[in-house]
Amino acid sequence: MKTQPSKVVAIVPAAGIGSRMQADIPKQYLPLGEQCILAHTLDVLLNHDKIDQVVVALNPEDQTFPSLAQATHPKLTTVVGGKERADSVLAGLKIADSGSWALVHDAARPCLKPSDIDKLLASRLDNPQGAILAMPVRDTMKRANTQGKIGETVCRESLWHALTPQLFPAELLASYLDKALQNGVNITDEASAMEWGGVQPALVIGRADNIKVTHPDDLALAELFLARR
Ligand SMILES: Nc1ccn([C@@H]2O[C@H](COP(=O)(O)OP(=O)(O)OP(=O)(O)O)[C@@H](O)[C@H]2O)c(=O)n1
Ligand SMILES: C[C@](O)(CO)[C@H](O)COP(=O)(O)O
Repeated sequence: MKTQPSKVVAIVPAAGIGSRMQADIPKQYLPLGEQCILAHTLDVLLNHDKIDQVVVALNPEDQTFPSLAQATHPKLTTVVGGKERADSVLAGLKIADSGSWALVHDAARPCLKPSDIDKLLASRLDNPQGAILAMPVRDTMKRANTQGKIGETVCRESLWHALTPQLFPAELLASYLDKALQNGVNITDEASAMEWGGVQPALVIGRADNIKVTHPDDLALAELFLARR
């Protein structure tokens, strides 16, 4: 009987360039109140008592990270990220103890609340193969046609927005992620690699304010949500 992973290692993909943000610096270093987006994200993870280690995947060109106060935190390690988000996550997984849980969280989601981390970690008991924070879709969903008009209305009955953190046994996730990437599978979140491996991760309802800062107008929203800590 395989023993359950014990340690929790947070893996933070932070090697992106934030092209959709149209800023002159990578979006994870854009200011949000008193500190940058990445600093806020790291604070939530580093200060959580059930997270044993934080591994940050950085862009090889990144010369900003060492200036962050969080850079010297004893729980924190860095790795060099990869071409895509999934490659960066895999780089982080490679240094995580195989007997640990990998809690993968986007650097670009600074509004994560500790209570959502608690909820996700609590799901381990009933879901030994992992779970993700997610939010049921609230709006009517449309699929556009090639003319940019409404092609069809998509049934929203069981549609969810996948959020992060996403929590999986590190060894299993590393194995499926590595194989999926080698097979050219389009992996945009950790759950899609696990699903490719035949796993059906659980869905844990997460907060709507756990937004991913992607476009310029997300910044004001993130500031508002951070102020509501
Ligand atoms: N090669 C990459 C690409 C993305 N990320 C990280 O994955 C997270 C989610 O990705 P996204 O929001 O798409 O960030 P970017 O790729 O930077 O944005 P864009 O797609 O607009 O360039 C971000 O924290 C980003 O830094 C990463 O670690 N390595
Ligand atoms: C992982 C994720 O945040 C789940 O919604 C999302 O897939 C990241 O997508 P991105 O295009 O890499 O930002």
